[in-house]
Amino acid sequence: MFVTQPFSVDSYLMQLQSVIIDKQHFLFLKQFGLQQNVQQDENIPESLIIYLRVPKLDPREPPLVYPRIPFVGHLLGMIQDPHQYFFKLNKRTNHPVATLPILNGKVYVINSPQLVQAAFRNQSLSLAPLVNEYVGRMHELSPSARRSYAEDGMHERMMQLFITRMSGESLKRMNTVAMREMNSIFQGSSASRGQEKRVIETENLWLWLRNIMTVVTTTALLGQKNPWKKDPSLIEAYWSWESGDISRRTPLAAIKDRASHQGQIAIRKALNIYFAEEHHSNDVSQLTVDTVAMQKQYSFSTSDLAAAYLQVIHASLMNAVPTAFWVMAHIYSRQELLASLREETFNAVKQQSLENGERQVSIEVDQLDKLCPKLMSVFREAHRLASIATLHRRVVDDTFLSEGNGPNVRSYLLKKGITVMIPTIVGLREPRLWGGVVAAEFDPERFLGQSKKQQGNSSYTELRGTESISNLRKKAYFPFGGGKELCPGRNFAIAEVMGMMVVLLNGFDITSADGGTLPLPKPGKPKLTTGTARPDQNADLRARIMRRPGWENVVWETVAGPKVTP
Ligand code: HEM
Repeated sequence: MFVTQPFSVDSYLMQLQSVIIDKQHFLFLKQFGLQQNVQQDENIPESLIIYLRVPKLDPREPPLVYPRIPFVGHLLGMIQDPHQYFFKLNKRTNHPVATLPILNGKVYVINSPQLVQAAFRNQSLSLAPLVNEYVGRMHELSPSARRSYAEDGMHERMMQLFITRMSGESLKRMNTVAMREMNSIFQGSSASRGQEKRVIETENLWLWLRNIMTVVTTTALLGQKNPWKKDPSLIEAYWSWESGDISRRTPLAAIKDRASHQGQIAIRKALNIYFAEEHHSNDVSQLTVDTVAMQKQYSFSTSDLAAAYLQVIHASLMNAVPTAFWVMAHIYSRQELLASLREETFNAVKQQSLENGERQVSIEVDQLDKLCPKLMSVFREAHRLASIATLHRRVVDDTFLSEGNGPNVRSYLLKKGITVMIPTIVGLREPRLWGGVVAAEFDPERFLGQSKKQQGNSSYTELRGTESISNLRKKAYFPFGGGKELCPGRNFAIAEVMGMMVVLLNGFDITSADGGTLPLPKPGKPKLTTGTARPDQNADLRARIMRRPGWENVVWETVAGPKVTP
């Protein structure tokens, strides 16, 4: 599972910064599909070949958008501010889809919501070739395991497994395990309950949440014996690894990005030990059990299982944790919103006194979207503002995309072999779609359909044909991707974040370090491969987390599905 960014665009861009195009770089371009038609001639410096080529364009292809600085302008733009670059480019050109020349090659960037949805439906646009190329560079996998992706369609099989195992009863079991783990962290052990320190002072609220969610999520996937529970140093190991350029697999990258490399080694070692043992407890997710069984059929060794599973861990944490952070931060930084959500979520839980004097509070986690519509709207709005994913597909056969039907609707030819980029930010922040200047602002009621601030702009609807603004919004809202690559973990992530928020809102106050309203941090500068914004690490992230009076002796119980014993 190689969520969203299957190849090393970052390292590719980094290399360009030096403007020295060496052999290694030539290979990067090759991976990116940017140097087709270039014959590698040993006698001519590759840099020359690349600079002198301009992409050929069929008139039916999307319009060419030249960068302001020839050849490298688009790349430099992406290096400086990768996500804003697509946003600004769309604002400048208004093309539904554009061809961006980069050195001697090109990529397509899709901007219009209708074309994005057409791209999701189009069978000639696929993520699989990019995944297979990425796996080809995963030297930690044995050659036969790598071949199973390239030759036996392992990516498609894995996606199928995810879709079935992260829905229905197996999803309910995962939700139960996740919430039980979360509850035990928040409520403390029965022996210590009520006597626990009421105030947690943290230097960094992001790290506090990140650490809790890493343990909760890995436990939902791997059960109580999960390595992250046994050895909390693996939490830092994972986040160090993911903060590096994770798709670089060269010895040089290992030296340059030592912490990231060491993190990856530590996790693979721990997962190796985990997979070497047989785990029969029923709190291991069906997803994990079936993934391992399938990969063993393809003769994956324990070390292959560990290397491949790290990608599953990555998929489950990289977006869910920052999304949860923004939901929490938006709520606790607004007193009025906090009060109204407390009321909504209080009405969504059931309470019962226990014989020992404690109070049991139960949450029906898979009903929360219906029981707490305002919290759900906040989740979607926080997600709208935090999502900065750029989705990728490869054109596997020449194909046409069009914004709709009818004689005046233009179709665009997409040529085989070219990489397609679909930035979520363009549709999610489009001012003409989400209410002008308020498009960039947080509106907790935006997805309740009652917000007065949401005037669409008719110039935008005209630009996009005859579709209504509300239809266009639906098409532009795809923070979980779409088509056959639509995130299969989305329902788990939503239940996890919503369940956690119900516990926090009822049971805890979160304030600034001096007890005032929590400040909302600004997002930090993301890497090109980041799918969900993180808070700026220079922001003041200190916070106090306190049990609310009257909620000290609460036992949280989650009703999510069948009972799951560890
Ligand atoms: C708020 C949380 C999450 C967000 C925003 C998110 C977002 C995404 C996006 C944008 C994609 C790419 C879709 C596309 O290319 O069309 C994706 C794929 C995927 N996601 Fe999620 N995701 C989240 C949580 C999760 C969780 C919790 C899991 C697993 C437990 C998960 C597993 C996956 C997998 C397996 C893929 C497919 C990767 C591949 O095709 O190689 N995601 N997700």
